[in-house]
Amino acid sequence: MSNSNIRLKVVSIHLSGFIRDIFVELIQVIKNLSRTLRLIWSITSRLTLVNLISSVILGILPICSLYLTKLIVDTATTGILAPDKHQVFSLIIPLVIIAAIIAIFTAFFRSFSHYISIVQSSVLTDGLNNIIHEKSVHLELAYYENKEYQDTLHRAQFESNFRINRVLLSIVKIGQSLISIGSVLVILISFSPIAGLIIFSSTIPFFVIRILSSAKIYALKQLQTENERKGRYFHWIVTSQIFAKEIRLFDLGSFFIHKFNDIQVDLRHEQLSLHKKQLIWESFSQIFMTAAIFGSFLYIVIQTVEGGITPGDMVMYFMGFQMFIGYIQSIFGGMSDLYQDQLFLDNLFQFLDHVPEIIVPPSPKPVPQEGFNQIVFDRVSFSYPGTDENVLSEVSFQIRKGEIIALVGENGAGKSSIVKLLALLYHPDRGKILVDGIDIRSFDPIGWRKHIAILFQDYSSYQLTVEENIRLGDLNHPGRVVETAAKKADADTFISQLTKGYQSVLGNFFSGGHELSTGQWQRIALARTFYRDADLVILDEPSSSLDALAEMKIFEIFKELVIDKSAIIISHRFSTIMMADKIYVLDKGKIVEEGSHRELYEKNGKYTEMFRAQADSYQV
Ligand SMILES: Nc1ncnc2c1ncn2[C@@H]1O[C@H](COP(=O)(O)OP(=O)(O)OP(=O)(O)O)[C@@H](O)[C@H]1O
Repeated sequence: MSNSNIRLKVVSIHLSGFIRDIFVELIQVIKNLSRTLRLIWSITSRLTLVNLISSVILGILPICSLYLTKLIVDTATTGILAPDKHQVFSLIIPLVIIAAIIAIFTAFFRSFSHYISIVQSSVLTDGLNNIIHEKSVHLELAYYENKEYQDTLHRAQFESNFRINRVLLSIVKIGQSLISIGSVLVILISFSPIAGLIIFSSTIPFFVIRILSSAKIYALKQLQTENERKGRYFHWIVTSQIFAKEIRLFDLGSFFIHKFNDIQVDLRHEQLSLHKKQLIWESFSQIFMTAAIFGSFLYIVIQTVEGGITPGDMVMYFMGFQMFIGYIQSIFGGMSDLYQDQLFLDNLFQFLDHVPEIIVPPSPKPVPQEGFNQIVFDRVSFSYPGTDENVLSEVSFQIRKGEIIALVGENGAGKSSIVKLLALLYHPDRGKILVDGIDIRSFDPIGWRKHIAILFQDYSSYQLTVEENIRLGDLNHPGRVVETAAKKADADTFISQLTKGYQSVLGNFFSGGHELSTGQWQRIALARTFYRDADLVILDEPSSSLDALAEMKIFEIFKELVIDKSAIIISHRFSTIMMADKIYVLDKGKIVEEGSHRELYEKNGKYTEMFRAQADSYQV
């Protein structure tokens, strides 16, 4: 094969690859757009219909105006030489009145269409937020703890509303322009098909530049997602109450403001340099369009002077050419916006299509309704998704009905990870968790979680009323008495001292709210846990903010409370740990000791070491 043949073949392979890529891209664009349209239709079908009808009307009206202008100009120019001016006016005046009516109609429909778009946007935003919220609450915990997922979530949350509304606007804009352009095209082709073709071709560079810029903007945004999240994070640090104390104490304000500014400057710089390039190229593309318009204008004027067309035709064609370019620009601009938006909406679809790992099994087994007799951890090993460090290795232990067990160990030993596995927030990598011999993986996660109540170490504090804060523990049983749960958590006394008692709003986010102390918030969270009345109660660091008296009181009640249940307590306070029936000592993800307080103390091992360290610090 000759060199030139080989070169030709290479070029044709590249070309076919390029065409295939474009084809694949086009199919993806069509898929995303049709999915977006279905989404829009499912949320706002009636408004979409109204919007479409008003777009059709708005698309036709300008052409009527154009034709009327031609009739008025022609009548006026023939009227210049006409002897009977009255007859000319009697023809022109109705035409002007009709043109005015059309102008009023156009203005009215434009406002109406604008209003419908605003209504549709807000309905669409609410509908989309509902979909995102629904999906968010059903995602597994791992989703929130993984960087890539965080990026997808961020893009879905912050881009989708704007993008989906713009898709709608673009489609309306394109639809309107297509209708108008159809009529203008008939007028222009009747004048000169070649001129029409030249004008059409002059808009192609503009379209290509827009499409290329859209792809670049999308690529840049993808790259910038993590930095955008960082920027928001620093903004949150500077503006939220959570960090307010430390920011002041350590005088961290300017440190974080600088960090925020540095990121924003980088982001802005990258974006502006892209927009600058786009603007320069777009200005060049305008040269083609202007040359095409004025070239055709010259041709129209020559035709008029030579008597080929009337002055009315001249005005109509010239305006028609300008309108044509305007509509083509609007269609191409709309199409490139659509292209860009569907790229971004791809993030939304990725987010919506994410299949959680923790799902309801095909035929879930029923959770024992009358409570269970024992839970067994059978050689459970676990590492967090995306990491290869075993945070739990071959962990085995049991909890029987009526038993309180305690998990102790240094920070990072793996105690809270055990709780997350028990709550079916993650699955073990190896080993099993058995409830009366049934693997908890075979339960419906929501069904299983109904049987457990957990006070997390980083419990949530809701800026709602006291009653709501406690009732959130079990929304399926609104009949339960909130006060009973509050008493068990030793929270009833301070609640009754609040101005509106159980109806007092907590926190200081909203007007009339009462801010509580950390220990009081913890007691509210404890009350919420007790309100659930579950078969397995897990308290992760329940006494970290409790005073000694409250701790003693609560745990006396707690022992009675869990007499026919099972309980796990995780704590660094030995006063809390000692009341457990059995204690498991964890060290670097392994159970290294187990037994009662006395048995463990006598072993003189890790437990004794930790116990002594704490006891010594209490020596006077
Ligand atoms: N979401 C996560 N992703 C990756 N690693 C994690 C995650 N959460 C915890 N870890 C790691 O797992 C290990 C065990 O953490 P875990 O929270 O279970 O410890 P712990 O015994 O409860 O500690 P503490 O007493 O401080 O509460 C730690 O090394 C921690 O860094």
